[in-house]
Amino acid sequence: MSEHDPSDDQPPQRPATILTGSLGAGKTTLLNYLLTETDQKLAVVINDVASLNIDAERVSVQTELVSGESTVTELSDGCICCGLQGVLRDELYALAHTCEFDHLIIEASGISEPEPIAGLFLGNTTIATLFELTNVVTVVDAPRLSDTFSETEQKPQQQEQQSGKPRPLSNLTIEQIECGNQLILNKRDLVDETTAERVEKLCRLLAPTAKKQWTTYGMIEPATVLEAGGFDAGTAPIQAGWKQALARDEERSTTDSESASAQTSNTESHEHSHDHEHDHNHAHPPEVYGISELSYCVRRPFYPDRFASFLNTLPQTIVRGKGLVWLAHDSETAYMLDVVGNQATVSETGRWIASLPEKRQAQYRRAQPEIEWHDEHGDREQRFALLGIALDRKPIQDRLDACLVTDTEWEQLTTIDGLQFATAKKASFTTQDEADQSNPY
Ligand SMILES: Nc1nc2c(ncn2[C@@H]2O[C@H](COP(=O)(O)OP(=O)(O)OP(=O)(O)O)[C@@H](O)[C@H]2O)c(=O)[nH]1
Repeated sequence: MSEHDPSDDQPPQRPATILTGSLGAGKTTLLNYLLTETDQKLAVVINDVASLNIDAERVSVQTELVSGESTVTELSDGCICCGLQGVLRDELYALAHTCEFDHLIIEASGISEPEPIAGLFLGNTTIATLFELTNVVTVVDAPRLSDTFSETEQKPQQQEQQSGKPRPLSNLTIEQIECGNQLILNKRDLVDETTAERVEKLCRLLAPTAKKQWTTYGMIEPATVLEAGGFDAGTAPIQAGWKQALARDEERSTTDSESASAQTSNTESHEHSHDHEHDHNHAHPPEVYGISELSYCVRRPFYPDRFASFLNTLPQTIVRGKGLVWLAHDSETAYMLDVVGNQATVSETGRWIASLPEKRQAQYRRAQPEIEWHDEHGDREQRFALLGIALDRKPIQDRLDACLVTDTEWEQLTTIDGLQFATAKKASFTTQDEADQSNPY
């Protein structure tokens, strides 16, 4: 490592990779393998939420043994996706200005969310001028991923998350997979052929466009990780399987409405034609792999208790689900549904724009013209996707429809602003203590 003269011009923009994945998936093992195999000089930042950064120590030892060329920085006692973001920013700035290296690798802790870390490198930020984020690499613990889903298939349905309790770790694992443009399916030695196929299927479902590669002890050609691998800030926010499912649904709705001559829409329910039996005769791309999806987009609220019962008896075929939920007892709050296997959480995610004062509504709508607006309900709607392997869509749709408020119940509702629902109790499955008061988009 040679020192950089501070009087030099702006340092060159260097490539950066974020290494993410669940606790114990094999991130440090992979990193050590890269250090031994690559000819490039790496700058490595390792984050451990504990005060003792064991991973950094292991990598430091390896670095000294291998080349003595790379530099390892530890960020301990906090998480770089939240509390230590500022520290990470400072560290990256200092690295860029004082060290010689070819490529930056950030090993996030197993409990970090990758999106906020990736966000540091995007937009018009100083860090974005110093580094180009080329890859978000997610190391997948193959046996554990498979177990997570087979366990959830056998266990009785779990109660939804209670207020104040942390989110299940499996949700984070799934988000890490959804964020990666490259998935390293690790611990191949620990899974048989059938499990390997199952893991591939799950990963295709969660991250359809990500590149996937099997490894044992992270042994992989370094170029696979270090060369520009196609992280695309433009598509990253929509690459998760559930987001693609919703996008496909929107596309189909547009095509339907374009081809169906002057058909008027049913304004209250089923506006987005979730009842797609007519166009489900052909295979959508995910179905080629045995993956099926159900997008549920309806302009009518759920009766909270019935929806809670649905979530407590989720079909075992559902692997993932996410999106916005409208609950009848609360006209102000948009809820986020998050399903991983049979664990479902419903948490407050922000205010419906339609519940804000008119002036603020207008501001939001100007800023986000893509939000579909209903004359009566504004942006309130159900808009979520469920993904699974061999999903039997029709019974699930029917069960979801049965959770919607009936016409009679609908009539009992007072005016939509200040909506009161006579008998529905406050849903017991709201999860976050402090709801984000911003809008949910
Ligand atoms: N059998 C097997 N074990 C592996 C493999 N890759 C890693 N391991 C082991 O899994 C354990 C965890 O590996 P790490 O590299 O520390 O995982 P990590 O993702 O950095 O873990 P955290 O920092 O705790 O999140 C170690 O005991 C590794 O030796 C593999 O492919 N097969």
